[in-house]
Amino acid sequence: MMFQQSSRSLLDASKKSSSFRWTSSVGRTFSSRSPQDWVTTEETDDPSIAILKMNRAPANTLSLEMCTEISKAIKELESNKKTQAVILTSSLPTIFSAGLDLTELHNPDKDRLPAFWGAFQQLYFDLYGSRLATIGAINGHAPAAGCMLALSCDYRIMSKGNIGLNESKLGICAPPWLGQQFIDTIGLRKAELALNMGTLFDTKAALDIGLIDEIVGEDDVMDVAKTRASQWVAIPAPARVACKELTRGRQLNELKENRKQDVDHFCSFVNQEAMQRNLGFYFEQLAKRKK
Ligand SMILES: CCCCCCCC/C=C\CC(=O)SCCNC(=O)CCNC(=O)[C@H](O)C(C)(C)COP(=O)(O)OP(=O)(O)OC[C@H]1O[C@@H](n2cnc3c(N)ncnc32)[C@H](O)[C@@H]1OP(=O)(O)O
Repeated sequence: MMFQQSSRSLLDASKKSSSFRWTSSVGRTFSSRSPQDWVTTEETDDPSIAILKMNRAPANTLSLEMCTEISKAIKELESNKKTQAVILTSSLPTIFSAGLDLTELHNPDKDRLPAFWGAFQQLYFDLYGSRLATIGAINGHAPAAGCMLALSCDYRIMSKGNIGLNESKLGICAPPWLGQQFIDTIGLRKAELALNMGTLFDTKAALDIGLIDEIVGEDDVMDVAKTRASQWVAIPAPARVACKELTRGRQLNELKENRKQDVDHFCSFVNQEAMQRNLGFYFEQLAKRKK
């Protein structure tokens, strides 16, 4: 039975050793030069609450290395028994995370593609199944896999930007486990409409459909996140962990048992000519939009 020890990850699917370097970074400006800088952790004045920041300019997109770095940071935080909550946020001014790095999907390297999807699955296991209380401090756009990061948190506050699963607009579809996360959060009919239309919701609409839990002012994001984290930490950890098992255990186990099939499905789906055409077209539009 998983989820038994509150000091360990709920679903420790990674057998890799963690060599993550703890970076105490209060007050520092981050560069995005190397993967080690893409994710940083900070202490707060409450030793039970940590902050995990994504610093991969320009858009915090999830490449293989970015997924791995976030996973490593979560594991590192979990390994400290004092830590009971993590606030996940972005150091970029307007983007929480723009989702999967499209350069991983478009004209992919055939050997790297399965490893990339495996790292994304692992990130889902590590965040959605974390023993920590996870507060999403969504301070900018969170489309597609950016929305997955938000959905994987226990509580979501949002200050600005749009959020949702817009994959259909790219000519692709969210994988079943991400789709299920969305359905579990906002309900089948709302999810059905939003998935088909690729809807991205502004903060008000996201709150209305239950995709986020609270709208907060831009300047208040971290204060509110810390307050909510304190409230979650005040619940006895074994109870908190058991509640997570109750609501998330089945989905986590299902993917755990089907990891290989999910990777194979993803790779054959992405490698289809039509998918590549759609992705190429979407990527071009993204670049043109700026001009
Ligand atoms: C088993 C089933 C198989 C199927 C599985 C399929 C997988 C499904 C799961 C997840 C899918 C995804 O996550 S796909 C990614 C979806 N993301 C998006 O559609 C977002 C695209 N980006 C935007 O809309 C905008 O960038 C933004 C609204 C997020 C921000 O706009 P803004 O104007 O502030 O910034 P720019 O557009 O100028 O972006 C800055 C910079 O970043 C590049 N960028 C943005 N997003 C991506 C991305 N996802 N991948 C790669 N690069 C991205 C953008 O091109 C700009 O680059 P330049 O500065 O070089 O021009």
